Amino acid sequence: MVRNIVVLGGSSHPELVEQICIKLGIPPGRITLSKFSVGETRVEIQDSVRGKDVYVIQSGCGKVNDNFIELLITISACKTASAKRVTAVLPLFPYSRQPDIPYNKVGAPLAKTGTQKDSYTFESRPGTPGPQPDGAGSSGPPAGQLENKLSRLSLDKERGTASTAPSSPGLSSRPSFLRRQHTGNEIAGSTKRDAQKVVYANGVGDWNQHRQPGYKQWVAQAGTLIADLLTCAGADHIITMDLHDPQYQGFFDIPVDNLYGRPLLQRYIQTKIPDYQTAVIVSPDAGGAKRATAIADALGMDFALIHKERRPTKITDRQNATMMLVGDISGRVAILVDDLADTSNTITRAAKLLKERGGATKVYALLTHGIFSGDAIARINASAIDQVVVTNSVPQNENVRACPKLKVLDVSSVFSEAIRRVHHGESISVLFKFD
Ligand SMILES: O=P(O)(O)OC[C@H]1O[C@@H](O)[C@H](O)[C@@H]1O
Repeated sequence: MVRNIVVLGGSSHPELVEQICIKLGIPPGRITLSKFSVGETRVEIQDSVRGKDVYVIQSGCGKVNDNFIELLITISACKTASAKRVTAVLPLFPYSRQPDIPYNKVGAPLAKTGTQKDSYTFESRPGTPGPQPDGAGSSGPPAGQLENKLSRLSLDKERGTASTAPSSPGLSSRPSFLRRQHTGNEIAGSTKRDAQKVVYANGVGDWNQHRQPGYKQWVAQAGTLIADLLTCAGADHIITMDLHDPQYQGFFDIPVDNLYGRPLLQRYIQTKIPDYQTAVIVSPDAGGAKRATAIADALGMDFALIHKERRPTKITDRQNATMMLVGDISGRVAILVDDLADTSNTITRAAKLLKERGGATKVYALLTHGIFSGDAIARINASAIDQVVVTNSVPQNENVRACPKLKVLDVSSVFSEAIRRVHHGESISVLFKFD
């Protein structure tokens, strides 16, 4: 049993909090998480945290923004209640795919609406549906409605037809030649400029025709903002796992322990994939090559890479960019390795290529974070992938029920051991040794 420690769980992943606490031999701290009718978050900590070492566990999944605010409020509540130290434990770190350089479309699954859930086939190349009003990652008015209203208001005003409604400062302060006309496909809050037309003073044009190269004034710099919010709330330390971009740690001026899911994935390969030495580790894109080669090298396995033939500049390009296989996997088992699957577009397209063009006999996909937003599970079920292996850095119970191909590895031991070691001031480098 670990003493003088309090572990508090947010709303995102109660099962993981429970498992971590069982391994630490302590009950979870008592906390009431609720919402005011307007939607604001209310947090009440019922156990004393005065002088205690507090760990707040919240994964970047589900209603990501709500959960993040809940985490900030909980951290702040602990600090004002005189906690000695507060560590934010984020098994999946939210926003880590939005680096601090102005975000340029690649890397985030921008949502679309109107796709049919069950209409996928092996051949299909489906788009990504919008989040559901009651589902994960969504709340508020239906996608696009608010922006459409604001946009109409702005256009009415420009035409001199706006009446009593107050104007939006955000829209009216923009130069009129940059005001947007929405096509009805947009999702509020996304950066889907490619699909948008821009209303210019003299008519409607394409954004890409007129924008200056490298000029992305509408794109938030989310990287440092998220780091600053955590430290401003009072976090003294961060524990997370497999950051999409390990350099993200540089946005913090507090310690960040970026644990690895790799030992779990490696052990799965060694123990569950028959004759694994004859299989080939495959990275589904160049960005993940380092992660995948590290596993291939450690296990003495061959490596192949899927290369996107041209660098996509639009979201449609990203989903349709020609994929090219570099390496020989003919007649062999292929093991795709990536940090995460969100829409699962990447892994399902890669699996199709590996079987159809590469001649792979079987395709596994091993990922640390199985986010599986929208219709990702339906897509996997209809795909050429034989087995998907993820950790429970985000909840997987529902996904397991819906996807017979899905296997889940438990990360609670890794996080409980990290918490125990940080609490006792011990080195956690042992958790990074796995060769
Ligand atoms: O294709 P989906 O599953 O939406 O996105 C996952 C991919 O997007 C990248 O950021 C990840 O590293 C992964 O390669």
